[in-house]
Amino acid sequence: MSGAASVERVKDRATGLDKFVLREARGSSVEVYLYGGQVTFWKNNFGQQLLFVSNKATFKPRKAVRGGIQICFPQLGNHGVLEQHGFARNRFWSVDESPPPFPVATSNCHIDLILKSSPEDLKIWPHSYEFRLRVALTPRGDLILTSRIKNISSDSKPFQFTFAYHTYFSVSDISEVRVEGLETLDYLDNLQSRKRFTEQGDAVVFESEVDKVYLSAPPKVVVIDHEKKRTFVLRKEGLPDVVVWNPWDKKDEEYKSMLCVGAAAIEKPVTLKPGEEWIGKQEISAVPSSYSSGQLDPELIRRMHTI
Ligand SMILES: O=P(O)(O)OC[C@H]1O[C@@H](O)[C@H](O)[C@@H](O)[C@@H]1O
Repeated sequence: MSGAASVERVKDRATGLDKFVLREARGSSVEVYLYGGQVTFWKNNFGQQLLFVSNKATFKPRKAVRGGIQICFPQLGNHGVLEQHGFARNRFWSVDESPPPFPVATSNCHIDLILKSSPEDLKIWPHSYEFRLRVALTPRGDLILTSRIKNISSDSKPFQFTFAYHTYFSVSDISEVRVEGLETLDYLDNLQSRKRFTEQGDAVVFESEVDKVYLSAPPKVVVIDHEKKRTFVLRKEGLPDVVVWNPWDKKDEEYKSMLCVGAAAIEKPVTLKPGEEWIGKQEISAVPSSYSSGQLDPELIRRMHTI
């Protein structure tokens, strides 16, 4: 561990659940629960929470925690035989004490978690897997989630899954936010029975409920929050699609200060043969921005090129 970075296991007083707190020397921090392998807090160097967690979020197993970054596996949405967004977000994960060598760069300040097929889950999803999740915080406060999923079946059967990092960003006001990087892409509209359309605007903006899956998106997508003068830069690897969801007035008013944008693999489910491993990575940065007349500020341009 470099400098004053630390990783601490604590029992959350309010929820009674075990979580890990990752802290970096310059002040940024992350909280990740064993329940769901779910990141609930991601704070910048000034202690500002960058993720949305609903005021009504219950931390009561087996309900999903509403907010943060949900791990949706082995199914996204309700298109399949499993519960909405799969079961991984409703299970207790364990600490992965001795993970195999890590194939991609992350950061020294990290925690490794693991979820394995339980006898109970094998009844609803009859596939043996190991799901390793590394949650890492970089010295400058970027949050990197890396998932490694391996088929460990002893038979010769492959399995398939869909996946998403269902990431609830905290925003000032959804109507002041735009998402860039998805323009001209095809998307599946969950509000229209998953029909396929092509994005027409020069950015995604929000004037009503949005629930879409953008297909084969570029490796970098940005969420620009004019009012907060903050831009989230999301980079992804191994995850072709991007989920964009805001319920507008279908849920509480508080959801107007939330935008869910997350890297995903949905249109083409991932297939793993026994012994095969899949890797999907999402890296997010929060940078100060001023965005007017199409001009990004120099700091953002610098960060976007160096990330
Ligand atoms: O309430 P949940 O199960 O966490 O899901 C939240 C939303 O997640 C989105 O990905 C779905 O497309 C929405 O339909 C759903 O409402």
